[in-house]
Amino acid sequence: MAQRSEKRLSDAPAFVDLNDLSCNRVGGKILFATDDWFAEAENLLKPGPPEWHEGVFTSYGKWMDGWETRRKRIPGHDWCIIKLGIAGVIKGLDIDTSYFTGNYPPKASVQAACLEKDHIVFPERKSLMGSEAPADWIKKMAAATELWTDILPMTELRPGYPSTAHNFFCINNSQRWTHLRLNIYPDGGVARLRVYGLAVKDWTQITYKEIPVDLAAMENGGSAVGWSNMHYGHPRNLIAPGSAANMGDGWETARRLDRPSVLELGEDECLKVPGFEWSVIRLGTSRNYKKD
Ligand SMILES: NC(=O)NC(NC(N)=O)C(=O)[O-]
Repeated sequence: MAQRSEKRLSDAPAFVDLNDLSCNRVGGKILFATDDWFAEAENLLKPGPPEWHEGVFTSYGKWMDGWETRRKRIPGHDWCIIKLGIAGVIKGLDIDTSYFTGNYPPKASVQAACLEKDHIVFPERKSLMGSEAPADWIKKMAAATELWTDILPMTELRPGYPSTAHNFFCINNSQRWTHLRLNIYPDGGVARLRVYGLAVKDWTQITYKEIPVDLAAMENGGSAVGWSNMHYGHPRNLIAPGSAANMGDGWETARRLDRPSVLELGEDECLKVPGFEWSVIRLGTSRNYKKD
């Protein structure tokens, strides 16, 4: 969930402060992609902002930080299947086309499903630049996923210039989802897919063994709802699953500009420094779980 160089856009919708349910940091995975010619679909789920490396080419073409398929010469369009790292309700999407200017897909749509374990058998994922999925698997996977619910109907995208790269879409749907299908029409490149929402947990199913349970955890429905400052890192990083890889995965404020030029001790032997930083985390439930 590192955000170090990702500047907050002044016109970003409020939902960007929710949790990204598809990011690889929280366990999001690509299960299938029709084509990974120029760049593999896994890049869609990277936590950091997309990068541009001037003059860097692979054996297939320009190196790109995103998912980029080849110029299509067969019927159909490209799509990929994502397993959310955290199952939940989706409030908004960002289809970020950063740096894809002459090669962004003109249109995209997103479908969603709530799958039980082993509901669909996905082929083993190879994630290989310069590859495409075998035609028989594209057919099988298309049949298994084409009727998933449209949460974003086919919609125009804008190119990956700084002022147009973030394609934000508000999602008005209160269902819990586990999987998404991102369709791009007909082909092209997307830098990141951000899936903003909240985990939905069935608190009536908590077993005695699971207590104590972390009520603030992102995977249990926790979210960051307020903060004094998040210059280097968003406070939602505090409630992300697992351990932080480094300080970029944490909540970090800017140093206060109103701190004294020379620090002094007060009479109480405490340093005389103004103020403090704070963040507010909403818990996933207000229920009380105790081991008696
Ligand atoms: N310069 C390009 O980006 N060309 C092609 N894409 C890559 N990645 O090379 C393309 O047009 O699809």
